[in-house]
Amino acid sequence: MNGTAVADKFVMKCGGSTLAALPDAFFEDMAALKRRGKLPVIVHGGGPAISETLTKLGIETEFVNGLRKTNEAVLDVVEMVLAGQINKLIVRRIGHAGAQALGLSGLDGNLLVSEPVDNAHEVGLVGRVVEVNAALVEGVAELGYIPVIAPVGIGRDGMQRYNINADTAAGAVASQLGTERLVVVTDVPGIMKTIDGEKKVLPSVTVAEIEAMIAIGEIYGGMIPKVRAAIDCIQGRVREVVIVSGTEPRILSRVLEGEAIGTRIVRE
Ligand SMILES: Nc1ncnc2c1ncn2[C@@H]1O[C@H](COP(=O)(O)OP(=O)(O)O)[C@@H](O)[C@H]1O
Ligand SMILES: CC(=O)N[C@@H](CCC(=O)OP(=O)(O)O)C(=O)O
Repeated sequence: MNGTAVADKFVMKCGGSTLAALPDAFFEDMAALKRRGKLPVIVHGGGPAISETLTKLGIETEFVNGLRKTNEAVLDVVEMVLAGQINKLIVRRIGHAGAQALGLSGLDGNLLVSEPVDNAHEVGLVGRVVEVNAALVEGVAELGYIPVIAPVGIGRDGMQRYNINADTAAGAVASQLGTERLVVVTDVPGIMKTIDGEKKVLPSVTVAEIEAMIAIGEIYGGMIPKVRAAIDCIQGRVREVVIVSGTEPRILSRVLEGEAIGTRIVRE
């Protein structure tokens, strides 16, 4: 046990798009934050690694609006890659940076209780989170460990697994823990929009602007579950969702210090 007092928590979603590019300094910044009493609860993705392994195994993969079509064979790979390979890599990288982490998947301790998404007829065994075992996350945090969560959900029957998009899972964890902030770390510096022929990062966006950008295809693919999760979260206790690039120096500290970086999605 590390004996750390309960820290000021925030949820951080770390996308598979950026994991390999994250420098040691990113995790050192995280460890420094934790020493200063700010504790990240991490939910991670790993979409590209899942796709790579599926391809190696000759299993076809397809996305519908940013969600992977999932059957039991795909779930075996999702669980192996997310809860095994990626989760443990993040735990090691945090340990190497001088903090301690504890890896969990959504199945462990009924952490992410899930139900099929509304369009399950299109995407198969993809879930939405209906309950988060917040007490388990709090307990891990109280012991002084950074919780690192792989987004595999468990049905109410305690048996059926669901593939949960990592942005959706992070939004649910932030909402149900009641954290003020969700930081989404990805491979782009924020939500981009073409203005006068030039691609620019939007410093902030409203729900109405997001809907308009989706409608005209300016927000597409993997950005869709991010903004949808953000919209869901800010209806509740989460005050803001910030989308940032993981390769910016000291990005987590800068976001927590309130620097205007990336894109903020806030209540209107
Ligand atoms: N308006 C937009 N601004 C920035 N990126 C966008 C936008 N619309 C779609 N994207 C895409 O979303 C991607 C990030 O989502 P994704 O690849 O799923 O990342 P992650 O693994 O971090 O969740 C970007 O690399 C970009 O291709
Ligand atoms: C349902 C669904 O699409 N699940 C995702 C889970 C991983 C994920 O979301 O990873 P990123 O954050 O890197 O995109 C998948 O199978 O790829």
